Amino acid sequence: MTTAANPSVGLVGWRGMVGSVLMHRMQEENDFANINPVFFSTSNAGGAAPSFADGAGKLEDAFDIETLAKLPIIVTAQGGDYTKQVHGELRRRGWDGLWIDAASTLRMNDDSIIVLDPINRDVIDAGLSGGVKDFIGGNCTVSCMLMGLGGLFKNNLVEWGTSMTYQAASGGGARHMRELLNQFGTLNNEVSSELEDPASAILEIDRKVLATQRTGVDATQFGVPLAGSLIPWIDADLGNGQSKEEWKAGVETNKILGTGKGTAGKEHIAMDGLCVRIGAMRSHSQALTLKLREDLSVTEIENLLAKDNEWAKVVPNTKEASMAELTPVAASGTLDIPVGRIRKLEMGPEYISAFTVGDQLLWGAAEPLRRMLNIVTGKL
Ligand SMILES: NC(=O)C1=CN([C@@H]2O[C@H](COP(=O)(O)OP(=O)(O)OC[C@H]3O[C@@H](n4cnc5c(N)ncnc54)[C@H](OP(=O)(O)O)[C@@H]3O)[C@@H](O)[C@H]2O)C=CC1
Ligand SMILES: N[C@@H](CC(=O)OP(=O)(O)O)C(=O)O
Repeated sequence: MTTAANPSVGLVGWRGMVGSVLMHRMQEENDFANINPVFFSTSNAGGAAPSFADGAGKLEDAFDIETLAKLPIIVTAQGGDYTKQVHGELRRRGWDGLWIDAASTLRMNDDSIIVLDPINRDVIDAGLSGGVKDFIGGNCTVSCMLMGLGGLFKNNLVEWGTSMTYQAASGGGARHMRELLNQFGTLNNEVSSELEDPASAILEIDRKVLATQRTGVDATQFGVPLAGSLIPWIDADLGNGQSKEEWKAGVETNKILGTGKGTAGKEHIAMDGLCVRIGAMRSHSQALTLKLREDLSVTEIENLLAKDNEWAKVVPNTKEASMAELTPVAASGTLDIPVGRIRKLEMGPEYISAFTVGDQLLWGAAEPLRRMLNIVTGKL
């Protein structure tokens, strides 16, 4: 299904962190040539539209249901509270436009599709033909994992998997990234004179750093210090020992793949693990253990991963390549999803390890939305 040429598209949340990455990518790919953008604001209705959008009018009020309802497509990265407040009201009033959203609010609804088209274009196309109207970006960790390991998941080769994550500060939002950097700065200031003196005692430096972490750093956003530490819990406590972020790994992976439907080759894939926040800036990493359905050689696995999509980049399982290419510093700001550390585990020939990294603001948030818009406008 494609819409009329140059449809009007409402853009909400365009100046936030995810929205800014989306706008940047849309400019890079000349996507504005295919749409008539209408910019909305929750805080500055009547203000000027962004300067990169030539000819766009004033900012519209993002809570004005009448104005929103005139649009055939709305793309939002404004957040879950906004979605809760506006989406239901629009639908209640009979709006049947396409809603493309970064927030998790609608993801697991029966009548929504989680979009990650290099992995589930078939599901998206079937949804569009079948009248689905809500297309939601997936959880960043899940999307990045599937982009790296699509060659195994799409070929029904994974029986179960467990992922141990190393998630960046950006997953919490812009203020969390600032807080992390301020914490690093506070710790450094505390011991800067000792660091300048090569003869100073490292255990004394360590003692001062620890004392500052325990009492002297601002941890308003994260709740506890992250710099020089980690936080082994992300998102809500579901009350059964599992965090909501961990729950998403299982339910979203299966929803994206369309597995668990009881048809041959579409069996449910058990995915579970622990999600951990670390002091990286904007790329999420994860270490996976996968039980495959077949005893494939490492070369066969690497070939499947490399040819699945143009962004999965297989990194040879060597120390040099892993250190240079398989890190948040290497992946951030790029669409590449490096995937490496692939080897057979002691547990048996079907058990493998893998490690993958992805920019959680690109494939983890903005890029699937941008591409969904292009699918709808017929560009993709
Ligand atoms: N952060 C992440 O990793 C991910 C986030 N998401 C989803 O995207 C949503 C938005 O996240 P994120 O982009 O981090 O949120 P932000 O807080 O960066 O932006 C959200 C909105 O806050 C308003 N805002 C207020 N002050 C500022 C400011 N100084 N600079 C920019 N915007 C400001 C803007 O709305 P207005 O212009 O109307 O004032 C903006 O659209 C999340 O709630 C989540 O649902 C999804 C995947 C990953
Ligand atoms: N929960 C993710 C970020 C995020 O926004 O996830 P979701 O889109 O599933 O709410 C993180 O903290 O790293």
